[in-house]
Amino acid sequence: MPASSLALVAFAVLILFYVRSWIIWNSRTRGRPLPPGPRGLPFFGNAIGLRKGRQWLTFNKLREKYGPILYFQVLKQPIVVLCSPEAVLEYMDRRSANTSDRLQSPSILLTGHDWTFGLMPYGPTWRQQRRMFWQHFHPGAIDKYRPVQLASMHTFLAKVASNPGRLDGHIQYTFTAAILKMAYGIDVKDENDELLTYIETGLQGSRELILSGGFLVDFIPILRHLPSFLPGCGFRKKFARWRENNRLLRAMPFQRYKEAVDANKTPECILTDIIYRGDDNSKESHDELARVGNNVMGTIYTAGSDTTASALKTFCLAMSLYPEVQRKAQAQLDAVVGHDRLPGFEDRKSLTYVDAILKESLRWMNVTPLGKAHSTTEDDEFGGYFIPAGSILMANIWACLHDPEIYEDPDVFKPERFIRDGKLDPDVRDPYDFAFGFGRRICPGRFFGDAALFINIAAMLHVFDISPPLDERGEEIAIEPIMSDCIMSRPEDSRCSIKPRGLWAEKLIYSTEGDSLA
Ligand code: HEM
Repeated sequence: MPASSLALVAFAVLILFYVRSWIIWNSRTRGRPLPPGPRGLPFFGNAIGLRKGRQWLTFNKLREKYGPILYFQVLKQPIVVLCSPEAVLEYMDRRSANTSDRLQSPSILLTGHDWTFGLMPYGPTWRQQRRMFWQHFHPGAIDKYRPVQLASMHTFLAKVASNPGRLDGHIQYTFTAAILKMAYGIDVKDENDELLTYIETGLQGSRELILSGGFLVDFIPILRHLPSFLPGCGFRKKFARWRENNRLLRAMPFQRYKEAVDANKTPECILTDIIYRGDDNSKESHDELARVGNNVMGTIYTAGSDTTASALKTFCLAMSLYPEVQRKAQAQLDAVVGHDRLPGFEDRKSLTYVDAILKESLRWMNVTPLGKAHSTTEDDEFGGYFIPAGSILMANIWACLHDPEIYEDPDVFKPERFIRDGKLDPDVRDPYDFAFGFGRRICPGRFFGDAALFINIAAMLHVFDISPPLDERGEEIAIEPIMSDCIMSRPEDSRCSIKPRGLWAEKLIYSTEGDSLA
């Protein structure tokens, strides 16, 4: 066939292809427009503009121009960003039957992160593991962890008092040690216990994966089949390392648990409940429950550790910047708890101001400014716009928690906004409506996380004075409260000075060390 005829055939095929796509697209949209948003480049879409820093601020600005439902496209991937409390709650909470999926990116699969239900697509496996998790973390179940949480808090106070400069490390250590005790019945020996290293190394890969916001291979999946020496394929070595560390994060605690079981010292813990307290006592059933249960336990670190740590750092930063808030909370603690004991969970109902500080910490610099992305299962309509199936859905949680219509002076740390007549004001929108996500994917660890934060915040306020950090000349270093530019955010700089409030406080801190986890 002559070249001109070949070109003609190719052109005709292209036209046919285009017409077919157009017909399919029209039958899907039925004339409904996509939501508005900035125009992208041909083929690449919004790939370049979307990678600009602190996207929650950019989206909030774009909302002024385009409204609360924004649309972007990166290559062929549609992305919808919801920017108002009404839009977020209406679509992601009330219509969660279609908005609870999560996109399985190639990077999640290649790094072996598909075992955790936090990243799984909506479906039966996710449902099974989430139900298993919930049985042990619903509001009626978490009180049994109070002794571990109190012991963990005591250890934390002693570690902070001995070495206040290592606050981040202390937070991480105490949280991980508490989870190992609850989940596997393991008592870690001390900070040098190799289990802590395996978990921390495993978490580092997960962190980088989550914080990266996506790799080139997520948008060009064919790269996964090319050798790692080619440009754009260097990710493969890194992925292999993360995959192995991720496996050890679950395998090593399980191995220690198994050693205890084999030595007829089966510990009282969540994993034992999962494996041995069911009706089916066959070996196959135990093996399968151990596999699934171990994945669920691993999810506690990956989903719960950095989130709780970030909220606690925000609290410390706020206290160093707002001394009058701290003094007010300490006055309440002195009146309710006194100087002879540490605060307990039973004090919470009388510690309204401490509770308000916790709410304000989760609002002021919220941990996940854009939540954790969901995706739609089927084509849908929202706000008069067409939302394609498989769209990535992002909630601008930061914008909801900084909406000046709801929270006056949103950038100021002001716990008083939640209080009326000495009680928590039910008319003020609770930051918990946003901070823990939405619909069927809402954080199932929120009651446990809330209890952990409450007890540590109350105890820190009770025994410590938290103030700005000092330089080598003893002068205060001015810290600007800035959120780090990540999907999982934390204060960029949360350095502070932490000192016991007096001899009575020191006595409390160290006299309780005997109850500690390590
Ligand atoms: C300050 C503490 C915490 C914050 C701010 C927080 C926030 C969140 C958010 C925003 C999500 C995503 C929800 C969504 O997709 O809409 C989430 C999911 C999740 N969180 Fe938390 N979280 C915290 C603590 C915890 C703790 C302590 C645990 C474990 C005990 C935990 C376990 C999980 C799990 C398993 C998921 C995945 C749920 C799913 O995909 O079905 N979180 N969390």
